[in-house]
Amino acid sequence: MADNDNCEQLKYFSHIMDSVADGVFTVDRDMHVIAFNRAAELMTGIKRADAVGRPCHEIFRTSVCDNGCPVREAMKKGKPVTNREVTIKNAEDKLIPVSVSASILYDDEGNPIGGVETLRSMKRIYAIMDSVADGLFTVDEGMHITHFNKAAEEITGVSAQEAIGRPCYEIFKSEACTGACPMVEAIATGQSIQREVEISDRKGRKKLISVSASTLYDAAGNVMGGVETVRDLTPITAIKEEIREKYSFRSLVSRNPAMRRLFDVMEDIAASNATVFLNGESGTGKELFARAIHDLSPRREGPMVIVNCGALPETLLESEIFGVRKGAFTGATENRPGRLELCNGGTFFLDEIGDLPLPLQVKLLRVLENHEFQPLGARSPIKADVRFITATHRNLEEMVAEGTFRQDLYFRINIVTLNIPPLRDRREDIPLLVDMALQRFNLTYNKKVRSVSPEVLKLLLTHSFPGNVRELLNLIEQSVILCRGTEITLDHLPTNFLGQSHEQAQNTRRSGKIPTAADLNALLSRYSGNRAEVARELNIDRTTLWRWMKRLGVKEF
Ligand SMILES: Nc1ncnc2c1ncn2[C@@H]1O[C@H](COP(=O)(O)OP(=O)(O)OP(=O)(O)O)[C@@H](O)[C@H]1O
Repeated sequence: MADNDNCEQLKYFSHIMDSVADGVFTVDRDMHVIAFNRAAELMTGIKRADAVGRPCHEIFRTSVCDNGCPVREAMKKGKPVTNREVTIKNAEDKLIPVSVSASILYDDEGNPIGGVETLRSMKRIYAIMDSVADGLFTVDEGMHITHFNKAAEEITGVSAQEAIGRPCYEIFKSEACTGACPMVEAIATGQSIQREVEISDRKGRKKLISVSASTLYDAAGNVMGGVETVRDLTPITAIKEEIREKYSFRSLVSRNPAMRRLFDVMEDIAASNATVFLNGESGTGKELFARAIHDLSPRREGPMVIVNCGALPETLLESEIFGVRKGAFTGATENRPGRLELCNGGTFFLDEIGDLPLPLQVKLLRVLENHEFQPLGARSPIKADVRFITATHRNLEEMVAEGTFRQDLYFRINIVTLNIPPLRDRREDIPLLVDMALQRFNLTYNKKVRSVSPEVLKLLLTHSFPGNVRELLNLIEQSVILCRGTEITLDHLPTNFLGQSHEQAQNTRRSGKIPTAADLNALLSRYSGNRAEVARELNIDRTTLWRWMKRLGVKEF
């Protein structure tokens, strides 16, 4: 009777197990399968009769069977293990993601006699993960991959089948894996970590990816691993490159309409042999323009000689430009050719022509008019086969009016004039120049800086840049040197720059004067066009700000 009862009970429990939707199986102390329900059969494709009596690791073949088996862990700790994500293999060797919970089985005396494990299919949630456009993978606490979605397969070129169960560093092969691993940091700090890292895909191609790593917790709040989303930045880098190429002219970059108009006429100007006058603040790229004209001109095979008129005292400058003949003065013991002579057949770039002393202005005028010059102490003139390009940051018209610059020389040099706008009037160039500078200084300093943070960009877009492009490039160079990672943040900017930027806004406010259009534009851009905030910053009401904007022709942001 009792045997019959037991038999009935077993049948009864067997029915219960088979009607449970999760896979359930039990093992003895040696990990041999004792019971195996219908859902476990469906999940694994293994019949109950084939499973019972075999060691469970032969059936499930998971990455944790050897190390990290949930049933063994439950037995060792004396308490259940819940919601552990593992990937089992079915009879056809397909990977099946499941969430596992394991508990201990006791006999009537309370002695452990084995374990029971439930397997809940994660297919649905993993199907959702697979439909995410970004790469996404999960790891257990030992950094073994437990899930690897379709986009992660595409980015790395490694299939989920190969990746699952392997340590993530073997798949991503990034320098970050041995140094600043975002996943390790996320798990250690409990914070979400965003970073750009370079990985090698299956074919060894380097790829820049942006990752975001977070910790995974089980229902009881215990750390069970990590999850990382991965975005391939290669297309963005390619687009950036394309944009830069599109807006490049020789080594000059700009997307500003006024600058683009200059680029458009450069080839014609270069071909003309006409004297060119470059007018623009210091650091706006005058020398680069001069080089571009020379490189595009028929004189490109000849020399390009540069003389900075502000760099030398008058007497030295004169002998430097025109040369000296032996005996011209005491100490002139031999013939020394001037830069003009050395420039024969090339382009002569006179920088800072506004600093040229009046007596030399007369001599230069003669060269421009007669195409010949006389070295100091020479008896006869020499032919000057040079093309002149001059430049200054000064206002030559004002100097002519003051009498410090000769009007006839001004007319002579001012045949073709290129006015180069200051950087504050073409802020749209700032991101482009930043990208160019990052690429340049990464090469110089062997760094991997890819971007500046949004806060830094905002600050750069609102700074007035009195030193123009040169100042911007210096700033990026200093920041790249200080930056160990891939992004320049406020911490990498020199403190004097941070101070200046703050002061700029304060000065506008304190002066009580109507700010310039450039200042208003800068403030509007800093506050993303929020007029109320700009008005607060300037300590004025919104109507006054509106009036100023109208008067200065400042458009809404
Ligand atoms: N549009 C630009 N694109 C790329 N680089 C630029 C651009 N403008 C300027 N630069 C860079 O900025 C720096 C300063 O430029 P450059 O020396 O030509 O300026 P400048 O106007 O001649 O200055 P200065 O009047 O002080 O001699 C250089 O490193 C130059 O390569």
